[in-house]
Amino acid sequence: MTTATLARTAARVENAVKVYGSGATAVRALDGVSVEFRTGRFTAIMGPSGSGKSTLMHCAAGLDTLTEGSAYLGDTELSALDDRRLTLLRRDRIGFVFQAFNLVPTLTVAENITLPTDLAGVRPDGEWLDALIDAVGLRDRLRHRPAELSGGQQQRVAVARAFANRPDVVFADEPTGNLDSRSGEEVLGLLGGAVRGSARTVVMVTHDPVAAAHADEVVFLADGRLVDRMEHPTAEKVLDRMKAFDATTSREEGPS
Ligand SMILES: Nc1ncnc2c1ncn2[C@@H]1O[C@H](COP(=O)(O)OP(=O)(O)OP(=O)(O)O)[C@@H](O)[C@H]1O
Repeated sequence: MTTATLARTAARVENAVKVYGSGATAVRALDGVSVEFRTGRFTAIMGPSGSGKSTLMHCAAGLDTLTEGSAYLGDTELSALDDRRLTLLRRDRIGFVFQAFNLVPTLTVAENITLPTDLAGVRPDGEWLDALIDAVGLRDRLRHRPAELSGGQQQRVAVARAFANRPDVVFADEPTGNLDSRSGEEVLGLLGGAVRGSARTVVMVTHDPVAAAHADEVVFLADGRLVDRMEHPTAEKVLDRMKAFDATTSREEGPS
């Protein structure tokens, strides 16, 4: 890989293999995946249930370790880091958005948003935070607790928190999975807006072709392998590609 390519790659895995368990019950969740997530892009990871999407995201984000192969954030190889350094790297260079929001219930909206910068002991960039709070539309909710917010509002807090310390990459795992379609669209608009307006990098796992259509590119997994990539996705094109997986699976399984 050339220096120029590395500079444009926010995160990547090379020949990634992940095996859960051992012996007869071993599951090969990733079976030799190489993929790069480009800086300043919104990439969606799609594929049938059990194809390895969450495993890929967790290993690329340093939440889990690969059995074989390498995962890099920029040019930092994650397996070269001890637990402490990996924790610091996740805290300082990665943002996360999860399906279940994962806000701290005892903290206010404002405190949840500044949690990453507070934990890092750095003074938050006031202008950036102000712009984030306006972007997610929560200025009048800053003193509320998560339980006082709708699901969509809670996820917008989680999005602001994920971007608060300007991470190299925000990883989102089914960020719209618990939301109605209008709230989901708002959250996807925020993720896309952060990429296009502020040159951030987002990698999102989703089941939903409409959600994937917000991305610049979709990478498709099947049986733990990277099987396709699609630039400029539309919901229709993604749905058609997913239907092709269903057809392959039914052919392999044969008539019932
Ligand atoms: N902790 C684990 N222990 C054992 N097997 C696991 C574990 N986590 C995932 N798997 C298995 O690894 C494979 C890939 O799982 P993964 O969750 O990455 O798929 P996915 O594409 O995200 O699925 P879904 O769309 O259903 O969320 C599946 O067969 C799953 O059962």
